[in-house]
Amino acid sequence: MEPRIKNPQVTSQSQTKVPTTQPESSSSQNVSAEAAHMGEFDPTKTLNARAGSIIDVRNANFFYGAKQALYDVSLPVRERQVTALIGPSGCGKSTFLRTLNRMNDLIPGTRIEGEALFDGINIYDKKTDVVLLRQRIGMVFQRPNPFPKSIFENVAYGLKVQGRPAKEIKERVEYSLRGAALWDEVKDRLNASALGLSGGQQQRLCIARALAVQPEVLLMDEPCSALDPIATLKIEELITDLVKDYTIVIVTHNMQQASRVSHFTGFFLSGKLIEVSPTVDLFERPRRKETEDYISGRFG
Ligand SMILES: Nc1ncnc2c1ncn2[C@@H]1O[C@H](COP(=O)(O)OP(=O)(O)OP(=O)(O)O)[C@@H](O)[C@H]1O
Repeated sequence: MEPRIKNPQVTSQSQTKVPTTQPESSSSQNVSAEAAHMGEFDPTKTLNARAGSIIDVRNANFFYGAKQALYDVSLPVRERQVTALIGPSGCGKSTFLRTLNRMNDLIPGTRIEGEALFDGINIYDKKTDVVLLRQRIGMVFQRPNPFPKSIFENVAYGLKVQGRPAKEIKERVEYSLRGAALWDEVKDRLNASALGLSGGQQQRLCIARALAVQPEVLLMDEPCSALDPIATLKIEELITDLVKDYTIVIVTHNMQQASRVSHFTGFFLSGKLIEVSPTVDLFERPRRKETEDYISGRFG
């Protein structure tokens, strides 16, 4: 599948009720004001409550050594929808996200039980090819982490590792940079160092790098937490555009962000998935008291 090559579109004003009782940081207030000004994406318009699951996690338990961090988590990741993971610090959001492409394998002494089905394979199975898995399920981290190389080389990196021909690499670098809404800003300086880009541009470069190897799923671990409000808005717009072609799972501390960009939201507490629902339902009609307490700012 080719990454989309147009610029991100924004649609009409959101009707999603954004939680207001949780104290907002001034930066997220700025984002809301900016988003309202630009015409906010409305995930309720593209919610597909019947979308099939591209990944189906069943009864996952995860351990750091003797410490259990996830308890019996079952969660479907719906295809071409944005699933947000929210919850207080330390509740296991990032741990869960990293189980989806086995990034936790890189941490010594970790162990996982249960199953996560992805295209007929169990992600957790020891025999699963993790290199291939991570190509198909790409990841973007909290802090932009470009390589100390040129903009072009950053995006081309995975393709070179795959031994793709030079012509294909050149084309795919452009597609990926367009897909990440960065092309127009960098097309005249592809050989300049990626480290010279702004934080927001670096994060979009990291998204382009992930897109270059044609993943089906993108995992984003608080991708805006190091960015200013305007750069955050650009990433949010980008997410709403990318989801037309990719499945996205995003960890966020920011409930307003979950409301703005996601179709489904999972609420974690103390390593347990308390509730997963269409985002609008989770915020307006939470099924569990713990969820209601959290979204109304009673804890966390
Ligand atoms: N490398 C690690 N080794 C041991 N314990 C860890 C490690 N990483 C996370 N944990 C523990 O696992 C639990 C879940 O952490 P995790 O980072 O997944 O939570 P989180 O919800 O993403 O938190 P935050 O919102 O603060 O990023 C916490 O108790 C944390 O201390």
